[in-house]
Amino acid sequence: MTGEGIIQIHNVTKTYRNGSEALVDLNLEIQKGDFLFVTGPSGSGKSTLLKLLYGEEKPNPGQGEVIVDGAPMHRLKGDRLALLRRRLGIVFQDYKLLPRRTVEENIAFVLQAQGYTKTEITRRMPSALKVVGLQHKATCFPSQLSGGEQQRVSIARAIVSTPPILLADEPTGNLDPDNSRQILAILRKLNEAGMTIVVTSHDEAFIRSANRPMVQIRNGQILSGPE
Ligand SMILES: Nc1ncnc2c1ncn2[C@@H]1O[C@H](COP(=O)(O)OP(=O)(O)OP(=O)(O)O)[C@@H](O)[C@H]1O
Repeated sequence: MTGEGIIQIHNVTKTYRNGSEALVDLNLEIQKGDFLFVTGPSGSGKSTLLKLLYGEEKPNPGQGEVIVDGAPMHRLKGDRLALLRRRLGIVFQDYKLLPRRTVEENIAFVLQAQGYTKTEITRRMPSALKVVGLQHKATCFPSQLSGGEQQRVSIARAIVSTPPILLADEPTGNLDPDNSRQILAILRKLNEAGMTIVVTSHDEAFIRSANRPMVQIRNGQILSGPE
């Protein structure tokens, strides 16, 4: 450990209230510009790991530190947490799009919430749509899109504010191999442009085909990697 990673997880143990030990004394450091896969079977702790990175969950009191882009996520709450989250793009397996908003409204919504001006939102929209190849779907509603397209909208929404870090929790979990490859190609492009990317997936064959560093988690501990 050099202690200089853009993401640092130090000796983190996370036990849920019902007694589930999701992570046990886990250490992981991710450098700026890395593209890392986190894999492991269902229940191994992948989602919990990402939740700690975006502050949705905290380690047990006194049991570990989570530093993201210099901020102590294990301690941040309220407005300070909300501010730091703006520096993270987050993508979920189930897309989490607003059904009554169009593609561009879904993407604009995040920027509006962050206080961007209309002019700035209009300026950013075309490149966000272009990265995911959906310029022609800007005025469609989510129900008019395929699963793969919906996931691409959720990626556009995550990166429209150009965050330095993108976290994706099972982004291809609901997609067929073709769509999964498209998502992977987009993530690669974002990584080549300098974004640090962390992706969870239980699909080891898919990860191996991606040929990227990966860590394996079992029972809340790192079994191997990054390798
Ligand atoms: N909110 C919660 N309350 C109680 N236990 C939880 C909670 N979330 C997760 N767990 C438990 O913590 C452990 C790790 O869960 P986690 O969701 O992090 O695993 P995962 O590897 O992401 O699994 P999957 O691939 O199925 O999403 C599991 O035993 C799970 O049952």
